Amino acid sequence: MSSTATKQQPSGPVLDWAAGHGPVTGALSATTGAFAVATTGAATAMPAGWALAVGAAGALGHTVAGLRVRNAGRTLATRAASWLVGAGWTTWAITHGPLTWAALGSLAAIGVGMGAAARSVALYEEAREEEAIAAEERQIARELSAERRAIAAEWVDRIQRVCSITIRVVGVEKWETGAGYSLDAELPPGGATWNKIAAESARLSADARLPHGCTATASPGIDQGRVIIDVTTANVLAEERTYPTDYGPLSLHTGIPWGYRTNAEEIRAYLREQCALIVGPTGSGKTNLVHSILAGFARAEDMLTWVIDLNAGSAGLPWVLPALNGEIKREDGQPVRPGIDWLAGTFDEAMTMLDTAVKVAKQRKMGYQDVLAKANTDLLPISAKIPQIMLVIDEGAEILASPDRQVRKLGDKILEVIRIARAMGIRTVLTALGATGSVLSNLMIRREAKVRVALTGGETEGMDLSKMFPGSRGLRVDQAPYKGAGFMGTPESPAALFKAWRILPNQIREIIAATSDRHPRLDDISAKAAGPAYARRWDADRTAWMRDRVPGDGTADAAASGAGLNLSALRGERAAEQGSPEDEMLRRFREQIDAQFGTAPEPRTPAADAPPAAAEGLNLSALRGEKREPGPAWLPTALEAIKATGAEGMKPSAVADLVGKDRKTVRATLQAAVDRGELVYRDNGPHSVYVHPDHA
Ligand SMILES: Nc1ncnc2c1ncn2[C@@H]1O[C@H](COP(=O)(O)OP(=O)(O)OP(=O)(O)O)[C@@H](O)[C@H]1O
Repeated sequence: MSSTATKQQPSGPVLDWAAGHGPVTGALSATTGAFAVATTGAATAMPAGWALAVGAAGALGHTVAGLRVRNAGRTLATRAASWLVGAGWTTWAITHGPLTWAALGSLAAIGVGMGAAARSVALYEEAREEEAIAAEERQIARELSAERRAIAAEWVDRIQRVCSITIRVVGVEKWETGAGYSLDAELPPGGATWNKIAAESARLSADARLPHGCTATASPGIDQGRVIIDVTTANVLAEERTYPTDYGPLSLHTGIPWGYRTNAEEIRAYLREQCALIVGPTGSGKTNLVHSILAGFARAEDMLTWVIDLNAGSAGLPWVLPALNGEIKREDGQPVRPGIDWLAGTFDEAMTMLDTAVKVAKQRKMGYQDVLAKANTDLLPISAKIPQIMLVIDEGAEILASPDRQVRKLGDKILEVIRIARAMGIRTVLTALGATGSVLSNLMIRREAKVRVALTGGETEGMDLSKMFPGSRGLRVDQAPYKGAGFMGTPESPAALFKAWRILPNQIREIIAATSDRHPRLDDISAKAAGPAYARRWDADRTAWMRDRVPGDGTADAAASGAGLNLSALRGERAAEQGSPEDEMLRRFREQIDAQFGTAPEPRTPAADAPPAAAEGLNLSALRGEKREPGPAWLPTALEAIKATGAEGMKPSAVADLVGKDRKTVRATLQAAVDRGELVYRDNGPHSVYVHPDHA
């Protein structure tokens, strides 16, 4: 009955025999085990020598196992002793009877003793393990600091040998990128300066037998008596690194990364007040760098990029065409905005853009007086609400240095923007094939454009680094014989080796898509000053020069023919031609841009009040759902401009200059507007002008 009860109601502690033993359970297990063996042995008259033999075997087995796991001698001895003492007691108890007070008492004492010994052994093992880890760490640290000490000693000798200066190295930091290390050193008393070491960069690099492309460059330390020497030991410039795929938001104020240094760290350009100058001969990777720069500008939330590229717009087209062709769509199927805000590929468009920039700068100066006063600054606070305009002018230096009178006009405008617009948030990035001598002789460029890049790409001819980076010595063209590599210097970061990331067309498309919702909108004050010239920058006739570039698109073809639209004819231009798919695409593009993003207020349509002239058919405004309006697409721009001049009016030649058309066409169109009552012609011989009826 009792056995049944025991089975049904198990009691007492549940022991997990699979678990390892601690000091208490180990001792308990050993003593209860010994007691069980002794009582059973005594009852069955087991020969006492067996217990001793088992104990000896246990002691030996544990010692061997302990040696395998490298237990301390003390641990091995304690465990072996426990087995032998247990076995000795069992042998004695089998002979003399385990159920005596003497046997039970001594067993209890042995149990407590074993527990205490095991506890102390466990603690000892733990401490031993910790000590071993600490010793290993100390060893690593010793080796590291030995390496650092060796580096320090080596450079103290080298600088003594090459520069005759005895420095004291106070710290050596190995770079996480693994590409080199930096030394922080104290200059000796007696007035030695860091420049003296900086000037010997090339000799120091040679003395240190650094691989090609690696340098030892000195820069100022924490005070004027200290110097930092950066030593590159691996040549990251030789590798091709693609533009980082994190297209996250950037800001003008946090700087825009343009590439990376020899220590593999990125270098940023801070362009709130600075303009930039990039020099690179053909094939040096200049176009690629411009794309990397445009990528950074596109990612910024407070920048609008206007690009001038008279070389068929090749620098800007990859940032416009994928959006223009509808190759990229947002996730919700909506069209995307181009990666740049304006692209000028012709002389006229470039002139319009520069005129607009000047107007914006002047208007901002007047319109934001209160903002400046409130912020107690003369620098317009740039933000997503009032964005900075970055004018990127490919081969701009060649424009400045051009002997052609017309082109010089553009150059003068560029200089005007640089001169007047710093405080008002318009800065330029000029590139140059090599005409640096004439460009850098211009004091204003020297003063305003201190963010500078010289791409060498292995080209040694015509590279005058001392002109680009005055005061920086020891820079040699042959240090960067790779495409996309060269030197970059900014007011924050002295001129040193640098390389641009490689950026491929698919990345440009990805960035256009990723940043489409991020681009700011031109602030109202600026947009008002910019007027129709800006608002209509994507108009078909303004972007016509891109047409040849637009590849045939089946959908557009179908759409155009299906809708039967003939925009050119409807605008009164090329009346005999059939509407081309490109026209249709451009129209849709313009519509989408306007409808989706409203980058600028729509210029008021002067003809809006006039009765719809149904006979003339459609034009762009009509296609945007507004009232029909006769005349070519540039007419509203002209009407707006004429109205803006008030009673003074505008000469036909001025209108022709504004809209980029020949005078004959302009006269005919304006006369038609007069006939419709939209304008008044004030005949005054050579001073004849067109006036808006409101001011006539
Ligand atoms: N950062 C870079 N990393 C690796 N390779 C590059 C890099 N930049 C340019 N290249 C290589 O150099 C070639 C020329 O580059 P890119 O077209 O940008 O030069 P460029 O100076 O603008 O020449 P061009 O004036 O003839 O167009 C590229 O096709 C590419 O193979």
